[in-house]
Amino acid sequence: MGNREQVEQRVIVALDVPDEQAAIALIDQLPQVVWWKVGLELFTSIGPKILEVLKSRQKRIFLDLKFDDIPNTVAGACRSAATYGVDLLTIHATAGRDALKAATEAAQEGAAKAGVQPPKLIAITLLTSISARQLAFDLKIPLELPEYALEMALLAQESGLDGVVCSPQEAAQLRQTCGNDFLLVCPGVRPTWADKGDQKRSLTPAQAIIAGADYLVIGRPITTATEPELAWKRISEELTTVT
Ligand SMILES: O=C(O)c1cc(=O)[nH]c(=O)n1[C@@H]1O[C@H](COP(=O)(O)O)[C@@H](O)[C@H]1O
Repeated sequence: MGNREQVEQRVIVALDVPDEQAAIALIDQLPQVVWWKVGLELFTSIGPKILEVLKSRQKRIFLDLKFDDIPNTVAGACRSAATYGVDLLTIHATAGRDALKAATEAAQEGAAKAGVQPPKLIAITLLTSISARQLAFDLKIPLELPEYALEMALLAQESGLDGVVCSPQEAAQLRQTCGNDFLLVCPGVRPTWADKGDQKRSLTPAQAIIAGADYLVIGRPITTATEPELAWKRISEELTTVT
């Protein structure tokens, strides 16, 4: 049986709420949560002040702004984001090799200039809300989905990134190919008792860890539960059986 505290450090809770009041209420309701993910909804709503709220409570921060633009623009965004002293930062692998390399260098520069630790820069391989059918018929990608996800992960690795965001369904293959030092952060995690919602490629928390995920990103199964504390407890208990 895994140590409860060690297990809890591998779950990142997505703080997908509309405003500061809702964010603080949730953070304070779940004091055991070590990692919070600030994404597009909350950051667009209240900006970097949420990062101060989290830092003042000694939380670790995944700033998930999913940059996807030309190299000069993503580099500028990563340079700025790195000054916040966050732990993880995202960019889409589809921004391409030049953008990924420029982003990696810029994140280092931004952090050094601000005198903070650089974030681990991780690339989105393929959103967990996309199915194999959508990849083929809507996005017109002529590769099998696992192969496409692997190609995006290899592109990120070759470009000097620290890891990727991937579906837990692809974690085992990526772990085997990219090695143990490459971070695998997996959203699309669903306990058997939770709704899948818009997630198309999910596994349970225990399955995701067994597949090789370093971190699990879990939002609504916890944050919209009638009792978020109970949902968190059930997930940590499930994980202690496999770690
Ligand atoms: O970058 C992410 O974190 C991310 C990538 C991805 O492919 N799929 C995905 O769901 N996410 C994020 O992970 C979280 C999942 O939330 P739930 O579906 O509520 O558990 C959301 O905040 C998404 O923005």
